[in-house]
Amino acid sequence: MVSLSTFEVMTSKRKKKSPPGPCGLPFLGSFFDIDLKNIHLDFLKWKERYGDIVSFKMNGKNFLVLNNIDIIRKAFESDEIGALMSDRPLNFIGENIFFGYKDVLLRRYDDEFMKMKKLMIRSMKLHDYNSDKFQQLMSEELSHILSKFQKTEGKPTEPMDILVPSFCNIIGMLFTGRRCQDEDRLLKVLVDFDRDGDTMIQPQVHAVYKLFPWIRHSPGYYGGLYRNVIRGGTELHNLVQDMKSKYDKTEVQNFIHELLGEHQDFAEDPDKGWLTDEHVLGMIMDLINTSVLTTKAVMAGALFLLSHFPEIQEKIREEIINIVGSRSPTTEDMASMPYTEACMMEILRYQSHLPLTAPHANLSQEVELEGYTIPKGTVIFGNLFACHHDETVYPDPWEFKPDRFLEEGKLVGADHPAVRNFIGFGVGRRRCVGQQMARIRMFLYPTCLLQKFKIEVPKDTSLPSHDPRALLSESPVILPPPMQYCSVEC
Ligand code: HEM
Repeated sequence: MVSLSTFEVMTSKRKKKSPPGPCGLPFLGSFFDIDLKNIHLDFLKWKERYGDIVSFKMNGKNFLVLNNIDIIRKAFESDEIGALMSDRPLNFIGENIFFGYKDVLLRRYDDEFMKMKKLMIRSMKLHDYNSDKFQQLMSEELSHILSKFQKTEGKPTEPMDILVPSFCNIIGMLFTGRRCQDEDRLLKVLVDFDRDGDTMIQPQVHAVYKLFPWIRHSPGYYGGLYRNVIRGGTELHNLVQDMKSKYDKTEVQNFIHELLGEHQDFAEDPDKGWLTDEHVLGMIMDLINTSVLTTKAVMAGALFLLSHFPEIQEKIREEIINIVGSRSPTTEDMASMPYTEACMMEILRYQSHLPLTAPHANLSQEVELEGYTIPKGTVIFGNLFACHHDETVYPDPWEFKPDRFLEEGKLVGADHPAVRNFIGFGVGRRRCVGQQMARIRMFLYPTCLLQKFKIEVPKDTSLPSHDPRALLSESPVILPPPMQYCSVEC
């Protein structure tokens, strides 16, 4: 019996096969082979060498990179293993900023995560993008930024200085149902929280907090950044407390109200409800960083590409003139403007602003995938950058061609390979909750700007290459180099 079971253990161990990948050094693994800022470029090289599924070790941890859309779907979406591969690795921010993972983005895949994500999606729907109220708020905000662009009088300006506060204002509108004025305290809190949160999640910064958690109490840079984020969290907490004191359950008008409704159950009977103040705050902080960081990257990328391709800019403008005329563009115009929509899809594909999914993990058990054994606790990335530049799906993948999303002048359907293989918002249980909001912003901001202005680079400036492999990474997002543009009135 003993020898039989020993044999079984030995053969079962022998059967375990790891995906190919670089060997690296003992313990440190591939630490010196990876540029944390441009990790997606190293992963792209490894895809060429090792194939669609690559494993490596770093600092004693196992990592897995999935470079193929079908494998990503199997890993994150399938009934068999999707749930097991949808945890998040333990991290400093979830632990120390989000009160022990009381948020959606960073929490592992468990019952509480599912309740939070469902509630987050339901509460965001309340902010109906086609409603008169949203259209009104949005049109006020867009006229406000247009007047700011007008004031630049075609002189070189950094457009993100105007656009980022505007993106923060939109997320503020979701939270509170009102639009902030420039001098509003809440707008400053949102802008600061976004800036500091973005810095803290950069892999090279986060790695320092993870390795030396005590550094958050130090007087230097890392301590200062941590204190700023905590201060922002306190301001947001005060906002929620203020809204709580005025909360009336017969008048639920925004995201925070909807969360407070669920929260009241908890306040009345902690055995019945589950949503604490910390969950409310965790979800708010989640949405600030996820929404502004991504929109910033997409809009910076869009302006950069549009100034590289003035002829594409002109075709979008023609479509605006034909469909919208001189009134303001609205979300209802999206369906009638296939060329503009194709450009936005191609911008998302070509630049792949989020080159990798947020890190997944299989915290509870080892998993079999494509004949390989993935050890428990592996950190897993879906390589969106590689999938979106797979030449078998997207011919000439390193060329910017909006026409690949068009057929006979119409936007291709959901079953067309170009759309089916686009996974910029992730797949499965950790899929993005903000896709609709992102698509609306990506339509309204460029159309409003291009209706009034030509976006040009200043005469003495040469445009750096738009090849996404050459762009600077402000990891986790890819950004073009900071640029000034001239908004010349048409
Ligand atoms: C073009 C803009 C955007 C892109 C490309 C994008 C993409 C993504 C991706 C790739 C993920 C990770 C999927 C994974 O880990 O498997 C994600 C997650 C998430 N996104 Fe977005 N996103 C965008 C805009 C937004 C906006 C506007 C919001 C909020 C209003 C948002 C909220 C979230 C949240 C909360 C998660 C975490 C979901 C989870 O962990 O279950 N995103 N997004």
